[in-house]
Order: sequence, then C-alpha cells, then structure tokens
Amino acid sequence: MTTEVRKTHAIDINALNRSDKKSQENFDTCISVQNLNLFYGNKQALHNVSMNMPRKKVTAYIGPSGCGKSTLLRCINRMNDLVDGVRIEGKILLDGDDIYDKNVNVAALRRRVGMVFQKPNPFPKSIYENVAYGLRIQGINDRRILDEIVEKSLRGAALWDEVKNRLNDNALGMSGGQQQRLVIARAIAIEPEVILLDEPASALDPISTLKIEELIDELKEKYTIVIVTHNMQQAARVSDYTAFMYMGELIEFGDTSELFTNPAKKQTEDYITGRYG
Ligand SMILES: Nc1ncnc2c1ncn2[C@@H]1O[C@H](COP(=O)(O)OP(=O)(O)OP(=O)(O)O)[C@@H](O)[C@H]1O
Repeated sequence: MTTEVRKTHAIDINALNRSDKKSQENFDTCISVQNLNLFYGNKQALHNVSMNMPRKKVTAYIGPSGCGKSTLLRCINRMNDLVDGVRIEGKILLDGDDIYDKNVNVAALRRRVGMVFQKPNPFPKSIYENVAYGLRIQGINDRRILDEIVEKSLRGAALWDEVKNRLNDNALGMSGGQQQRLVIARAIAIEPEVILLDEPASALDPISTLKIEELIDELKEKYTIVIVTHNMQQAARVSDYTAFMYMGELIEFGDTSELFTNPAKKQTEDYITGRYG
C-alpha cells in the first residue's frame, strides 16, 4: 500500500468508521458486545469494546500479545467469572439477551457457547466417552442415542474415519491434532450455537493445523465461530470478519479481506504489515 493511501486512511477516520458500521449492519448479528470494560483487580484489560459478530460466520480476533483477545473471547461464555477480582461493565447480547443479566444460568449459557482451548484437553477416558461426556451430564444414557450422537459429532469434527474402529481406546493415546478435533467433537455433541476457539492450532503441526482450518470452514455452516489467533495468515484464511485489538481496545472490525487489503486505521496497517507485534 502506498504512503499516500495510508495517509488518507489515517486522516479520514469518520468516513472509515462509517464503513465499519456499514459492514456490521449487513449481517444477522449473533453476538453483540456493547461498551464492554473489564478489570482484573485495578488493571483494566478491555476498554469500551463494542462490536457485532455475525451468525454462522467466523470472526477472528487478532492483535499483539496481551492486547485482550483471550479476555474478550472468555467474556462470551463468562469464563472470566471464574477469575478472582474480575469486574465487568457493559453488555454482551447473545441473540438479543444479555448474558450478564443476573437471571442468566451460566451452565446453560456454556452449553450454548462451547469453548476449545489452545492445548487439547481430552479427559483420560475413551474416545467414545469423551464425546458422550456432555450428554451423560445431561442425563442421556440411552446407548442408541449416544451411539448416534457420538458418530455424528465425530463425523462433524472430521475424525470419524480415523477413530471408528477404536472408539474404546483412551483419548490420551491420540495425536495432538486428533485430540483437538476430539475436543471439538465433544463441544459439538451438545449442539451449541457458538464455538469459541482460543488459538486452537497453535500447539499443532502444519498438517494438523490445516485440518483444523478446513474443519472451521465446515463448522461455520452450523455454528457461529469466534477464533483468537496470533497468526495473521490463519485469520486471513479462516475468518469472514476480523477484529484488530491493541492494548485492550478494539481498533478496527470489518470484513477480513477488506481489513487485510485496505485497513481503515493506520495502527491496523502497521500491525498487519509487521511493523510491530
Ligand atoms: N487472570 C488474569 N489476571 C490478571 N491479569 C490478566 C489475567 N488474564 C489476563 N490478564 C492481563 O490482561 C491483559 C490481556 O490479556 P489476554 O490474555 O486477554 O491477551 P491476549 O491478547 O489474549 O494475549 P496473548 O496473545 O498473549 O494470549 C494482559 O495484560 C494480561 O496480562
């Protein structure tokens, strides 16, 4: 991008804000973050973040280490509630309902909003029981129903063909990439609406990473996906929308191809062109 174009972007912030707004209004919003502030004790980690995320699309959070990507992601299923001394202001609406409302059942929220972490975390149980876990917690123990959902979920996580003949083997004997797909199968078995992925491929080799990226592309047919990644190429490959964060602030949100080819803010451009991060 030429310096001249960059200057225009740096100056014409109002016009750019309008274009951000336009891209947000063109979709069916699943999650709406509104004026969100988050404090870890006295330290503010999120500053007045507002953004809408579209249904059945992939939204990626990018930005340098410590900018608040994981913190924001963890707000969407109230995982931060588990951290001592956290204070949250503002709202997050899921299908229009505030998930921080005092009447919200957090366990039910987490069934609607599944989460997958950086390090695969299967339980030390069989492959089958890992996928059946959430269903058993819901009191579903009918073998026929479990068999059906376990197979469907493993197929949905692109793992069935690799494990169908060893469903009773311990999940800890699987490769890291398989374990991560197993954890995704476990998440989708309880039919969430949203899947949060926190650096899901950063501990995996390139082939396993590719499989996870292909899987994300398939999952968005059914689920709203939000992914944190430090890997900009990955964000560009897998996401439909991207949010660039810096020091706890949302700097820019928009269509992924637009954000990467024609960023609205100079800070975004400096980051994606590798000037810092
Ligand atoms: N449990 C916690 N207690 C106190 N401070 C925290 C906690 N978790 C995160 N922070 C701080 O909040 C800020 C945002 O952290 P966060 O992990 O959300 O950033 P991030 O963009 O996901 O970083 P990374 O890419 O390194 O994972 C950082 O300054 C971090 O030190």
